[in-house]
Amino acid sequence: WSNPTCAPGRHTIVHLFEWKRSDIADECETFLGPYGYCEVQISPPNENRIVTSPNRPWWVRYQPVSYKISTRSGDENSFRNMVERCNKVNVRIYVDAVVNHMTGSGGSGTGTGGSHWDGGSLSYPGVPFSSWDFNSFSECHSGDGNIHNYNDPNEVRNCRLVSLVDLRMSKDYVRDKVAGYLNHMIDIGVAGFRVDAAKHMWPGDLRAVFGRLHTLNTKYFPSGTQPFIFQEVIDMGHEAISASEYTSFARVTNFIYGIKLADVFRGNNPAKYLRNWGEAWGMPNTNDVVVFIDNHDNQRGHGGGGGVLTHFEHRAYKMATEFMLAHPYGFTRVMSSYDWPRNFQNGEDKNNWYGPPHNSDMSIKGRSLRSDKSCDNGWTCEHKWRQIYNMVAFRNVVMGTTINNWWDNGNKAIAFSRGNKGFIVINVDNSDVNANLQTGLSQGTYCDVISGEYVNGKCTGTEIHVGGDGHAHFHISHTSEDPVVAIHIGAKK
Ligand SMILES: O=C(/C=C/c1ccc(O)c(O)c1)N[C@@H](Cc1ccc(O)cc1)C(=O)NCCCOc1c(-c2ccc(O)c(O)c2)oc2cc(O)cc(O)c2c1=O
Ligand SMILES: [Ca+2]
Repeated sequence: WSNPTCAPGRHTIVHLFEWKRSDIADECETFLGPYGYCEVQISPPNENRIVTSPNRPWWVRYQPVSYKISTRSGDENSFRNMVERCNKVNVRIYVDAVVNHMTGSGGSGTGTGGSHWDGGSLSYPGVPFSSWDFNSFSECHSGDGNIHNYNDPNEVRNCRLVSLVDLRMSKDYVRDKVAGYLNHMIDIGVAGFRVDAAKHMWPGDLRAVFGRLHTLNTKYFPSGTQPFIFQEVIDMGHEAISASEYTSFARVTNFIYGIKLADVFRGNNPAKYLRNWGEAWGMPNTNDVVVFIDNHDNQRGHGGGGGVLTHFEHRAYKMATEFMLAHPYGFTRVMSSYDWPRNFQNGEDKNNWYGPPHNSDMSIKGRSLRSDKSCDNGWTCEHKWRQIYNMVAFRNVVMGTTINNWWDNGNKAIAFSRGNKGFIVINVDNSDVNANLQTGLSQGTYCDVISGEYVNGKCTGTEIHVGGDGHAHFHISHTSEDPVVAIHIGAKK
């Protein structure tokens, strides 16, 4: 389950966080297909709890009420339509699967699909799950049933994460219900899953569930294709549970990645140290990880250690994303967010619960599009920033090559080529780069895909002239909004 199920020549995930299914289908056809994205990670499609205080927070999508496909993003019909239209333009769908728990233990009510639930009596008739389908004091010995000690692997798996009622995944019935939910979506045409809160489930239980999964729908995939699975394991290296417990049968999210790159691209740790970026930095094998600069949780300053770069720090964010997409390590994921009015009170953003842009009836606003194709209505759409989508194409062009011709200025300016197919120079320093560098590319005129792009045989941004000896001259001002130059053989005059 570790192999991405991308269509040929595509190598990057975009997380369209909280997007409506109808918008995703349209985005596949008008942007993601044409611009070479591999697939879309979508917000949990299953019925979730409704919380109105605070008003429809984003994290309520991570409190399942049932496995019916019915949320504010759309119902089963719009889900089916999205999967079909995206697959038709070679863009896959990965589902965010929340299967460690149901809702919080206090309270009761009706979910987004109309199912009743009661956390106190552990009653979820929409599945159905009843009290014997949940871990209790026979499995959890923490006293109050919640996780307190993250250094006790039993407690982390068998007790309640922030009071969310914990499914008894050791039980056949529960495994069948979870596998049934995932298989329903595989049969519709879904290509894989992000397993939420995987750290809170035993690897053996997860493996047992994955073993029950169908192969992918032959309407879109070669027969016998296994779903791609990556597991959310927030492992910063200090807890008892490590990502390596999960990588023998599927991929994991790499949370160290974004923290380390934030340090480099804020200028704290000199970029020259990125020369051995990858496993040498204490990270899992490149084939075992999904990598990203930020995610839906840590862009709000908590969960995976906060402190990561986000679209709010756009200059450093673009540089880190450009580096991520140019470097061979890991399977890359680009975050696509919505804006919210951050309100920091002694270090904490009091508005970090904000849900997606919404209308007065609390329905989610469409992303709509401005004349320049950028998103409106409060959607950030980082995946449509020229510097980012052009580097998604760069990654597609250079895939399969290694790093060559590494250069650095002894401090915070670096450059490297990818085989004879691409070359990038990044200036994080507080002085200009003015250098003649070996690009590893054949002679010719290349378009810098950061300052512009290659359109109708012309460069709309800077042109780079590579000589017969592979050298080219680069002048990169340290005060530029985008102090990066990237060229590749797919954007050559
Ligand atoms: O901030 C949040 C939600 C965060 C969150 C949601 C989904 C994720 O995939 C995620 O990584 C984090 N939730 C808010 C509000 C909240 C929600 C439910 C609840 O019962 C209590 C409070 C919050 O303040 N949460 C406490 C800190 C974040 O603690 C959470 C973690 C989490 C954080 C760090 C870790 O190292 C770790 O192993 C787990 O994972 C979740 C997974 C979920 O599926 C649902 C959750 O509520 C949570 C979750 O609360
Ligand atoms: Ca658990």
